[in-house]
Amino acid sequence: MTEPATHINVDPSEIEKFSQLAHKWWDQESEFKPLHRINPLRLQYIDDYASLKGKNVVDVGCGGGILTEAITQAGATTLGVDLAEKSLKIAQLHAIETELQNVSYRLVSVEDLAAEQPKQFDVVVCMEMMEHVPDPASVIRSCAQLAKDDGWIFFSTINRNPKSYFQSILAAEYIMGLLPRGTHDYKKFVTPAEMARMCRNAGLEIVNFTGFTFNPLTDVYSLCDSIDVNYMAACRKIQA
Ligand SMILES: C[S@@+](CC[C@H](N)C(=O)[O-])C[C@H]1O[C@@H](n2cnc3c(N)ncnc32)[C@H](O)[C@@H]1O
Repeated sequence: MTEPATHINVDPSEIEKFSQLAHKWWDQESEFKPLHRINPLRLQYIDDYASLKGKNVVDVGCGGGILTEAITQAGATTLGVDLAEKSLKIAQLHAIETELQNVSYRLVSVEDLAAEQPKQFDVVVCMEMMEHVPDPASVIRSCAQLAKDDGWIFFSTINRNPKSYFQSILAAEYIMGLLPRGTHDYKKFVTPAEMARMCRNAGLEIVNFTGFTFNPLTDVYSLCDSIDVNYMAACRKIQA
């Protein structure tokens, strides 16, 4: 599993945070419950644009493989990459338990993978990861490099404004306890305008923004037009 890392775009405290929780990745009632709950929504979103069956996909910042497995079950061949070794071990074990073929995992940064395998993937997904790294523009550039010229690239993150501070940090971490305190750093949230600029600079155009909404009364997540808080972007390469 161990590969030499030549990159610097990583915050070791973030990796440690996720490593501490690694044994809980597949516990649907754990700190990862929100990711399990939004998983069918984001899978459908990706599949609607990119038709996953038969595609070669990389899942950047894959964690324990919640989305990686779902993408593979939809018919893709999927590589999950992360820098938290414990999470990758859990992902590999879970794939063995579920007897899932066509999925593999590697401890490698997105920057190093992009240098090694440019334009190799039909679909690149990078969900809930860029708000945990020092340089999200580098992640976006690398994801763009990994995609084939006609490929699809998907990102998700959290907007930065008073509403997102209230919902994602105060409510989720302190009032409702959906996430451990300290999961998110408000300063690292990414506005849609910032994402659009970083995508343009990486040669990507954003085809669609879609938001997530959570109703605490019904405990139901759904997709919505508002991108005030959690949102996804579907991108393509800008053709010369
Ligand atoms: C909130 S989790 C999201 C996991 C998965 N993408 C999902 O949405 O289900 C964030 C993930 O990003 C990973 N991560 C943080 N910094 C990273 C980096 N510099 N390179 C790769 N992965 C990183 C963490 O280890 C963790 O697995």
